[in-house]
Amino acid sequence: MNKNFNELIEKVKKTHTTQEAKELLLAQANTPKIQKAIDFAIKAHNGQKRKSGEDYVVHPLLVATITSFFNDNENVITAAILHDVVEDTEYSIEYIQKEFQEEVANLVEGLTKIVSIRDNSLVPSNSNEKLAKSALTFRKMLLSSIKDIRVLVIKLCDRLHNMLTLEALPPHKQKRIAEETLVVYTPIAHRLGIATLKNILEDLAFKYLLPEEYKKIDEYIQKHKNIFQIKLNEFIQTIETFLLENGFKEEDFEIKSRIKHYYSIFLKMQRKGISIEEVLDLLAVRVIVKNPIDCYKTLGIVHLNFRPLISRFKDYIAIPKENGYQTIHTTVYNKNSIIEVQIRTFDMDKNAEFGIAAHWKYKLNSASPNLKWIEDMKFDEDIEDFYELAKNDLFSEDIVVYSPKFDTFTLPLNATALDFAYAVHTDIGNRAIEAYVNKEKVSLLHPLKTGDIVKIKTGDKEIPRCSWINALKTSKAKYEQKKLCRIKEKEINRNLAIAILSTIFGLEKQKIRALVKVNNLCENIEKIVDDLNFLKEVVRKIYKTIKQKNLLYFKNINLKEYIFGNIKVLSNKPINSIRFNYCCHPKEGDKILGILEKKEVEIHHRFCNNAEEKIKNAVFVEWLKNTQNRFFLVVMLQNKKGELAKFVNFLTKNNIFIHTIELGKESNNCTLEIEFDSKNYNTLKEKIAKNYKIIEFIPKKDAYNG
Ligand SMILES: Nc1nc2c(ncn2[C@@H]2O[C@H](COP(=O)(O)OP(=O)(O)O)[C@@H](OP(=O)(O)OP(=O)(O)O)[C@H]2O)c(=O)[nH]1
Repeated sequence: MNKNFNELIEKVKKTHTTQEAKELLLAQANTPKIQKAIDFAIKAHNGQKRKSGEDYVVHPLLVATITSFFNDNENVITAAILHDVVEDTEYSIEYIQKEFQEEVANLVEGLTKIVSIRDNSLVPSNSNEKLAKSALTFRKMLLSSIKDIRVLVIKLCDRLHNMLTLEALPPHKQKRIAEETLVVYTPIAHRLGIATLKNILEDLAFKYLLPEEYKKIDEYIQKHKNIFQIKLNEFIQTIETFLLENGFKEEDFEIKSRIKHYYSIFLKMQRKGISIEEVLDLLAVRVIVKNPIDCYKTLGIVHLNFRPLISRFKDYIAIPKENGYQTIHTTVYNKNSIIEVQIRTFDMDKNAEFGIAAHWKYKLNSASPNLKWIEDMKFDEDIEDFYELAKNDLFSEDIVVYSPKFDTFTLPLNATALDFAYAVHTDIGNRAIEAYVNKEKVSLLHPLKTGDIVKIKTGDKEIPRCSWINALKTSKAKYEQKKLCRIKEKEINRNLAIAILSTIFGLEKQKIRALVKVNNLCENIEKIVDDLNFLKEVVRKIYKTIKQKNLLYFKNINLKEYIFGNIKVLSNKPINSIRFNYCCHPKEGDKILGILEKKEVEIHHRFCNNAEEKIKNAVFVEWLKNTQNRFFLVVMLQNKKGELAKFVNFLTKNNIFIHTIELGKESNNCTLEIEFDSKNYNTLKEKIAKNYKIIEFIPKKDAYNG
């Protein structure tokens, strides 16, 4: 059995046949149940091939091999072997349950893709089906992991093997999978504390997404590798001497070294706008000792002998990270170099590398990952909102703040005081009226930073703060505020609907309400504020009633549409201009309302308090839809002279505005990835399909989420 992760991955990379994969897995884990699962998987996937041409079953067997490194439970390994069976073969989950029992079946079920989205109330009708399916599958996997977190570990190993074999896919797919890996899977690995998986996944994804940047870092590291190793070795020896001179015995400690992994180097350069030479923790040594007291003793020895950069000191032993990571970080000068020193115990070291998996493997005496983030996710959101919120929650870097009683709260970077209030309790968030940071009164939208002590004052009522939702950072705060705002929005929209009708007919609100009731429109009258056609229909119905009942004498109601810039107004009164009211800063796309003043319409944010006072003169307004949409197209062109020019000519003739164009090569043909703006998706797709082979054609916002 292989105990070194990198060595195991090297073997996985070299394994291509079913027989080799079977042998590698059995060398890692071998029980009758595992043997039975291997034979069954080989039979079930018989005849199926991967894009690389290998037998399909090689993939699940290698996923199981990687999984076995993190969890030696035979049911977990069995589930990894069978993780694609239900999705890709004729065998059902009931069959798996019968043959391999419930625990395995539950794990496999959590890992099985959703193939149909029919009848799913969480999917908006205008959703892109591919995106919705992938988001639903992701949501299902997270839900299963609340019951059994091992689902996520198998999924990460599955993703790792896919990333290791990404070479076989066309470039646009490589990019999409690599981006998804960075956006959702490496953050999950980080939350589970499994740095080994996180780092390898990040570097693989980085290589496919930004090959140029990857190459530059790789060239720099390769060029300096020897000199770095010499510096690290010298430094290790000096520390070793100091430790031995200060009462440590050889068996009391171990010193390792590392060069920072590439994606992390890249992020640091980007975040700080610095060159690779300026990354201070490019080189680090890890001093591993027996117990926490020895960590602090080691720190003392290091600081007494090397000048530390005080601003770079961090004590994650006293305050562990949410993922359970515990280590003291300090950065010191050694001769002409700057080196980071990470000090931790042997248990903390296992925890740092394998996170939650270390707690399965060994009885550890160190912090374990906090898994509250999964439970805090709002699974009843509609699926697009859920995916956005989940990505946001998973991806964020963390800050640590305190309540006045010094309870610690980990929040995403740039979280606001109101996010903190929601982290304490939903009720505190809903009723928050004032915030104090380090005893100073601040706005509830004040961005917090690590170390802040935050106090929230609450009032009696729940307060919807609808225009703040985008400024909040945690999904919990956004979700709870959206809930309050949905109620408030409905109320505002109903009021506005009555006011718009009242302006059109010149009748008091009371009378309009009665007319709405007579026409059985009470239930969804608020919809007219966002639906021009429905408004016109309602006006026709009410007008008819008025005429029929002869309540009043009415001339025709001549509704006219006016366009001013990107705003459309509907009114039966003359209008000369519009004016944006800057009390509430409505931005394009925000919900808005119009107030008619003389012949001018004032545009406000729908939730603006000032507008509420003037609402009796409301008129219907809406943003003109931007009909240009951005698309992502991949087509296959024949590899012959003039073909590219012909295609570009074809696009120009169809009034397409090209943003980016990239060439890839696949066997004898050439693939072309293009990003462009166009007004009409359907006719364009038909036209292209007539002449060219379309590999992918999707709206840009979905391009990397499928
Ligand atoms: N296992 C683990 N290690 C952590 C964690 N947070 C920080 N570290 C270790 O500390 C290094 C520096 O962390 P940073 O977040 O970049 O910076 P910091 O020192 O300012 O906190 C990381 O380097 P790196 O470049 O991110 O990773 P690596 O290349 O050293 O593995 C990693 O070695 C964590 O949650 N888990």
